[in-house]
Amino acid sequence: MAPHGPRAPLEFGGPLGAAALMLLLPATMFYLLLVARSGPARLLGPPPYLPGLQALWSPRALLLCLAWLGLQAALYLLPARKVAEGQELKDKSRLQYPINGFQALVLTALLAGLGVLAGLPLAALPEMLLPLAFAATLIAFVFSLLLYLKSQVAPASALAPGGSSGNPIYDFFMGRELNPRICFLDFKYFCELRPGLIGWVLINLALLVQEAELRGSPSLAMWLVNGFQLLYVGDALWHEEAVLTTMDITHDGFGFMLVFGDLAWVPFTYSLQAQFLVHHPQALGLPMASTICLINAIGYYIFRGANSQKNTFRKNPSDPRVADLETISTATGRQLLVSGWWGMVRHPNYLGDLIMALAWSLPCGASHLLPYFYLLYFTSLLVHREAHDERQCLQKYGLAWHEYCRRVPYRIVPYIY
Ligand SMILES: NC(=O)C1=CN([C@@H]2O[C@H](COP(=O)(O)OP(=O)(O)OC[C@H]3O[C@@H](n4cnc5c(N)ncnc54)[C@H](OP(=O)(O)O)[C@@H]3O)[C@@H](O)[C@H]2O)C=CC1
Ligand SMILES: CC(C)CCC[C@@H](C)[C@H]1CC=C2C3=C(CC[C@@]21C)[C@@]1(C)CC[C@H](O)C[C@@H]1CC3
Repeated sequence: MAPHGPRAPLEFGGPLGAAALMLLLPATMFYLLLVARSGPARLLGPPPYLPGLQALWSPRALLLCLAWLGLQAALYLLPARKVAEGQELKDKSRLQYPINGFQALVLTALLAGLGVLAGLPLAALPEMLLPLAFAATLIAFVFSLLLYLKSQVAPASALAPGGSSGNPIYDFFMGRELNPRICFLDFKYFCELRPGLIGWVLINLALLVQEAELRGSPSLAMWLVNGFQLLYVGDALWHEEAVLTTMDITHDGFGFMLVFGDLAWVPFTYSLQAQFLVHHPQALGLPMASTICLINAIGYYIFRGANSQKNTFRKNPSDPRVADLETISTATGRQLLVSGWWGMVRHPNYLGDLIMALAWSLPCGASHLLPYFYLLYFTSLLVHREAHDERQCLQKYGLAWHEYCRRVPYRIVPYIY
């Protein structure tokens, strides 16, 4: 995630930082998987044990991961209700993307349902999380290497601004090519929304079924975590087109960071709360559950309201839903919203997302820090993302961005940050 320009400073401390993160990110994921099922479930402390290769490597897990990717790719290639155009590229062309992510979610749910009816042991999936995560990590390394090799023959106009430093380790990590694809299959767009996000809800569901088998029925806490996260994933796929304007798609290369993030980090660490609940049951009363639902609803209301307001405005500023909002003109011809959600803080969508992250952890109680890992990680991700976006917007909009910052002084949390 680096700003434009040939002399853009390297992110994450350059090649050394990138190399360290390539080890640290998978290590953190395995650590969390081990700790979630251990008795003390301590977020900070030594891992309960170090798994040997036989606990990590399983050809069956590798086959399952490849079959999952194949299934999601097949669903991606099915006829779509709409084909959307991406942002204009350097060579003035626009790529086409199928809008059928929600359809893929529904079809996957139907297939999973049929599988369970036919005797597929869904509750056995959580017992395979470690080898599955290992297989997903291997796939991420190999896939990133293939993407790196492919980028060597890509034209300069197809490269991302931040991933062509010339240092192979850094470029492998950040990704050189902006939109690597084979025909209609756009790898970055596909990976960002399908296998990881849908895999996350499938793992959650498997953990719910496992809990039901262990204790007779799923706990209220497990229902809440599953429901909230399904809503989040369903929302992302329903509003799939909006992802085409995110900086990951329009600006960042597709390298190890995003490949690993999409294929391994999201399904195996975002499901941490459900993993924790299977091994650390929590009693949750109705008043507390209702309060948590309210917090999630507030978070979702802000998140969806802010994202939809900006997307509607960017598509058509004269749309009656946004036409009355106050704006600032910029030298690029684009305008910035300074009222409505975007007049409250400069990243209201992040605020809503963080409130939801809190609601996903609260059902796990206050006895452990582990289920709050997502909230901590996500806060640092969004603070980093926000700073990155500010730099880009300052470059894009110059004085108008200064004016926006003067009018809307807080970044994410009103009166605090
Ligand atoms: N769960 C997860 O792991 C993650 C979730 N997310 C979520 O994904 C969503 C998308 O996030 P992200 O892509 O980071 O960023 P945003 O959707 O916030 O997009 C930022 C862009 O919005 C435009 N913009 C900024 N201010 C204004 C304004 N006042 N008026 C109009 N346009 C404005 C600018 O682009 P321009 O002017 O060029 O249109 C800016 O570059 C968020 O809801 C975020 O919370 C993101 C990352 C990870
Ligand atoms: C491995 C690293 C620590 C960081 C990896 C980051 C990725 C996991 C995230 C980068 C941007 C993302 C977005 C989403 C999921 C997480 C990643 C891939 C969404 C699809 C989540 C749902 C939202 O509605 C849209 C998000 C867009 C960005």
